[in-house]
Amino acid sequence: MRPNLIGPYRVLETLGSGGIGTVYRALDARSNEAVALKLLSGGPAMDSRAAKRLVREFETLADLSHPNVVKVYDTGVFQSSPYLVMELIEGLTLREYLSLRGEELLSQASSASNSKSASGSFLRTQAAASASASVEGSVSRESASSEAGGGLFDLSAFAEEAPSEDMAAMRFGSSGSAARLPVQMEPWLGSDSDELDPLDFELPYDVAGPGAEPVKRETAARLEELNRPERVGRLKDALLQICEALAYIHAHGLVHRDLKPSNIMVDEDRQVRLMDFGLAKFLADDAGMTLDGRMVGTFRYMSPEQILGEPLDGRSDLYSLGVILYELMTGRPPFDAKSPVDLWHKVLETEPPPVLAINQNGDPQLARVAHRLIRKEPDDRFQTAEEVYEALSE
Ligand SMILES: Nc1ncnc2c1ncn2[C@@H]1O[C@H](COP(=O)(O)OP(=O)(O)OP(=O)(O)O)[C@@H](O)[C@H]1O
Repeated sequence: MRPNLIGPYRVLETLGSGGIGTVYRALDARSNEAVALKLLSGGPAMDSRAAKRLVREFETLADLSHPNVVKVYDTGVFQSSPYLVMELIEGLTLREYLSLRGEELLSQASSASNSKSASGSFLRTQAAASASASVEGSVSRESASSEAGGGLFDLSAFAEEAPSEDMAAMRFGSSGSAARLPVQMEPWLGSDSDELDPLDFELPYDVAGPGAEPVKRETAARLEELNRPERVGRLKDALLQICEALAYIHAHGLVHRDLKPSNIMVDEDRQVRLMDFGLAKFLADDAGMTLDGRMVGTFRYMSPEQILGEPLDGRSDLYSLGVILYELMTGRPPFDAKSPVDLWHKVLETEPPPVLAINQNGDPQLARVAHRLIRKEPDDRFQTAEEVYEALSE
């Protein structure tokens, strides 16, 4: 049940739940400021000493300040569960943001203009559901699970691009993926709520070469959508901002450890915010490698060294960034697997199909960056987020 009051914060609504807790929209009763409050839960009951220790560790996050890193304002303990109070981001996850297109925004704007709320904004949940369902080919769990009447988010802020001419041809029809139900997450996959729908990929396999993963064919319409210049432009811009955020947290001795599309939000000013950095380490240190029986972090984006439980540095986050980029360029993860063991084997032993073998017209520069990021040996990757930034700016 949703609590009404957590410390001095009045809980207004649930923004969503992830692997390690629930995020609420809340109001700071002292300042009347809206905040996002993440209450950790789902793990083994924590004694209050352990919760307080965790909260002290979280406090170090409050010292960080960067335009691309979500600001942590406060920490506390509620009924033996630690919580974090953060800047409330009125925005979309990276995947939702890339899915938006000018035409959709304009139609949203006209259909919503009559039913606009008093504040003149559209519901974020509407935007998220529309974006996820109509373009990226899956209904994300977070948009599906968001409560109706969720946060306010002004879509018109993204509506500056001209609509694409041949929208009708590129839309997925009722037999397409938009009509499909969301895929239930397997617990071992972690908690990324931007899970792709494997049913999207139906055509036969090709084999790229010995030892390589088979290449599945994509529909022309889907590839065209992934390569839409406006989308690729947004992707590059967002990647540059993510690099800035990573350079900052790495310079502060932190490793994100759970970088994934749902931990990257984009606000109305197209400003990217990285969330949940460092939490995985604090949880791993305090609760062992598991919380609620799961490994902390999302398997799909984990670097080989993270899977092996080796010491990590910023290059592990760069690997995760590479997986994200690969997915956003091809519409699928580099390694398809049916079990954690299968996934780990593939991450450690096999090479993913080349991005350009799946998406022939993909941006070659981005494809090069993706492949260098997902090299198995950290020494073979870009060594710093700054290097990635430079490669993207060439
Ligand atoms: N600071 C914030 N402002 C606005 N929305 C937020 C904020 N932090 C999280 N959210 C939203 O709350 C939801 C749940 O977030 P949460 O971080 O718990 O889930 P997750 O990222 O899917 O999983 P995990 O806990 O494994 O990181 C997501 O939809 C996210 O977009």
